[in-house]
Amino acid sequence: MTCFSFLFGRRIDSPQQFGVVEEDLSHVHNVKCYSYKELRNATEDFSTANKIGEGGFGSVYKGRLKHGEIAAIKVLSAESRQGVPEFLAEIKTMSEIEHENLVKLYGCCAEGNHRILVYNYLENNSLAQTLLGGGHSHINIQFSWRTRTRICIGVARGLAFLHDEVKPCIVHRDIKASNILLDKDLTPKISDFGLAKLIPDHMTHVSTRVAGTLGYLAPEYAIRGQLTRKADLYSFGVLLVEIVCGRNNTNTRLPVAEQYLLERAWDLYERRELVALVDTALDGDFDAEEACRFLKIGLLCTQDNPKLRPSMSTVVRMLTGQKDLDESKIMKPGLISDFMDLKVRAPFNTKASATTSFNAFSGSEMLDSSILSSENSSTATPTTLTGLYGRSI
Ligand SMILES: Nc1ncnc2c1ncn2[C@@H]1O[C@H](COP(=O)(O)OP(=O)(O)OP(=O)(O)O)[C@@H](O)[C@H]1O
Repeated sequence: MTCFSFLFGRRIDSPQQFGVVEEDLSHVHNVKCYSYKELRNATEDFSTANKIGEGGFGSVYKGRLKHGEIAAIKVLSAESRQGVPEFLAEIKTMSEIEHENLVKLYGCCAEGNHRILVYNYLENNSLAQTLLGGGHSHINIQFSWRTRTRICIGVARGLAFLHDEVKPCIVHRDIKASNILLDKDLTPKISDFGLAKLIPDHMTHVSTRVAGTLGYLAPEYAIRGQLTRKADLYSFGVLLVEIVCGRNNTNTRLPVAEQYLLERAWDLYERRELVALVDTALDGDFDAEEACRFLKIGLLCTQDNPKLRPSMSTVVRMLTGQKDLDESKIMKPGLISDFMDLKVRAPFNTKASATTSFNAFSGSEMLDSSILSSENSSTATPTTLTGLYGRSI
């Protein structure tokens, strides 16, 4: 009996479910199983003082493991949208891959009702809390232009690895600032593989229930549920523009014309004034040609037609200057709001204001199948979406 089947054997009541889980994890050898007691000790009984974050799936604690390693311990909440399938997916995906720009999974705990993932702890938090956090983080990092380019290229390399080197390729599905963590040297690490999907080589796309975060979701994926690597390209493009500009893709406190970063970028690109979008916190201390190139690559990645978006490996070569950017290929970014004038009557979560348009949610608003089910892609029309939003309120 493997370590996993033992642990899962205790938590899964139904023999049928147990069989599935046991079979699912019988091939996973590279991750360690922790007892609940060890993780409770590591986090001083999951004390508030050790809590370092909260996501859609549960709380994250900093803890010291038995042998002294510091870990980030992610406790999935019972009502978490990350159910057993996503939990297993994350373990299986993460146990088989290793890259400098991906967070390392140490192991997991699945005792009783507990579902816990244990990761390498990253000292400098996420891009959402530091660069885009508006000074709310206790960590004060100066993101120089050089640091930003390293972060963009690091994330691009991590994604290129998932897309082009791992077989079958992995689509992350939730690339966003809060899923980019920074280590002590500010090396970026992509985290949160709970939504990752494997796409076999022979398939052009998989139709899937939509999950991800508004503002970063590719239109074809959000609307038709069609998932290809190009959905990650779109999210990466949004993130790239955010890093250069030092602001969130959506900020409803700004004047209307400036609220949506991609719209603003396109507008300035057309007027040949892209440089005006670069973060003013840099005080002009940046390479203007390079910054505009990064923004144009962001626009290239967020085009409406997924086929026109480059591959992640090409993006790495463009970011590093090994490949020229063909400006004639840049078209207006695809925005979900252009597909429909989708109005939400009230927030389905706490932050969006009433009658907010679809792309007006802040970065942390997540979509999942309970809100937007597109499994049967041909029937997922805008009307369906509006209906579902209506119902979820
Ligand atoms: N390995 C880690 N090292 C250090 N901090 C971490 C680590 N993993 C997560 N965190 C912190 O915990 C926060 C919550 O992470 P989590 O992945 O649960 O949710 P999220 O990505 O912020 O949101 P969502 O679940 O809605 O996508 C992160 O933003 C980060 O601040």
